[in-house]
Amino acid sequence: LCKAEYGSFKPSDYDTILLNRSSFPAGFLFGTASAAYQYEGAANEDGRGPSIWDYFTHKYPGKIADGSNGDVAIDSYHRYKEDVGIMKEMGLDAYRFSISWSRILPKGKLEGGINKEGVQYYNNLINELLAHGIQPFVTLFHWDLPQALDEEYGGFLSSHVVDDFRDYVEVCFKEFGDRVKHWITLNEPWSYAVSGYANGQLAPGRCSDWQMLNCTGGDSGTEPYIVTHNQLLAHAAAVKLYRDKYKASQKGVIGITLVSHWMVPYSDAEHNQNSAIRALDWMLGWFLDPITYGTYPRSMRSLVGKRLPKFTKEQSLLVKGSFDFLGLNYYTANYARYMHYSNALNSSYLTDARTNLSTERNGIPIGPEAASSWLFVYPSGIQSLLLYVKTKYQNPLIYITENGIDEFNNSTLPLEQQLADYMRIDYYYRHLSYLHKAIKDGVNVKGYFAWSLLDNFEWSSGYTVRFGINYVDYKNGLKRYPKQSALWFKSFLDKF
Ligand SMILES: OC[C@@H]1[C@@H](O)[C@H](O)[C@@H](O)c2nnnn21
Repeated sequence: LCKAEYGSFKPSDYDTILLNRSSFPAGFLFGTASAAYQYEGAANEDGRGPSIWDYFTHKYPGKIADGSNGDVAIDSYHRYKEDVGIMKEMGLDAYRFSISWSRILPKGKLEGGINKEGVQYYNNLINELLAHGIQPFVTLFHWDLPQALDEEYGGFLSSHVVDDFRDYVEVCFKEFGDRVKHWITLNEPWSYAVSGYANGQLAPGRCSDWQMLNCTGGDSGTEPYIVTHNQLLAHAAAVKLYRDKYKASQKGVIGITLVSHWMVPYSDAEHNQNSAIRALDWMLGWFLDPITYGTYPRSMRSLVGKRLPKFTKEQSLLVKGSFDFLGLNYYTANYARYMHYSNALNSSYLTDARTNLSTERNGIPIGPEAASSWLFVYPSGIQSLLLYVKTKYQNPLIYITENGIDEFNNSTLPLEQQLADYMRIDYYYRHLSYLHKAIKDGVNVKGYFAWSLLDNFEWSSGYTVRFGINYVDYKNGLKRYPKQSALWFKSFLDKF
């Protein structure tokens, strides 16, 4: 099933006779994923309040590759009916999207008032999906914290966020829980903590001054750990609320989405094998150990020491077991090798693991490179990661909640050429083949969401890269066009 070498695309190589929906267990869900700030636009419409991404992109446009923002994005706020139509045309079963906290609570807090027009938008979207037989998977936090909470108490740097997050998610459970049966509390708390507070690439753009990364302030040796601790406590509070007050009547399930690269030892040397395991602790175990076992990974507790927050006994019991399913985002793999570091003055999450991550070994890339500099194609990594999670974390129920690849935005090329995304068919065919192998190996995966339905605002890359299975014409009214991969997916998903 994975005989094709990357780039040697021939339609027959990926014939959906070989691999298609029926290759997967009955009831296996195929979907696509998105996020509010990357898709909706209408940033200042119908009562929405500003998020830290509105503030970050407008105050620091230099931190975005093309100086752009999500003010309009791809205007899904007004075009959601068309976009649901595209999902239906492709034969998709589910759609993962996030709710903008500041569109529901413009001031971040319940006492600041509920924005009824915001509630109405998500009701319209959910109803449109259900009317077309598409299941909504709703992410409650996809990085767009209300700016008011960052200004009042530093957002996730403060434990105050736990109560405000709980109030926000309760509004969502009340307003949408009769129809939404799959809730995801947080999207990639790793990305939010590391890119927001250890390297400053994402909002709110914090890190230590000594890193000279033009950050807005911060301490990379302590803030990522504080932010993660409060994300886990907020997540656990939301899960407890759902299970105590809503699950019995609404009968849904609630989980969290984590991201991890697969980590390949740079060599067979024992210190590099150990570094690969530590790298998985730092990226995945940081969250999956607490929600599975109630404690941070042993490696982290010993290497980070007093800079790592501690769970009280009560907190540990709240966090342990706080998920009905695990959302897992997989894109790529890294080489991991031992790195000596002893500068106690300049501590950072990024060096605490004593592990150097790279995408090449002896000058040879780990796989073909996509447009984003962090993304190299390594399909077998999805199988390896799933087997690792099954073995180390008690075989949880898993949904792959993101997987995808991007190309550069070459809008000067003829449109037909821009739609010829054969590398994306190659990427999806090979990842789905290895996912299929993992399921045959007994990993409990029940669904797969491709990132992303449409080209969209790619955070610090702005609109310079395209992750969409469907093309968005930024120069012609945001018109949508199917790429070759959309046509391939339609054939792959064809039920009969
Ligand atoms: O970079 C592509 C996508 C982003 O657009 C998503 O918002 C984010 O959840 C993510 N995690 N890993 N890769 N991704």
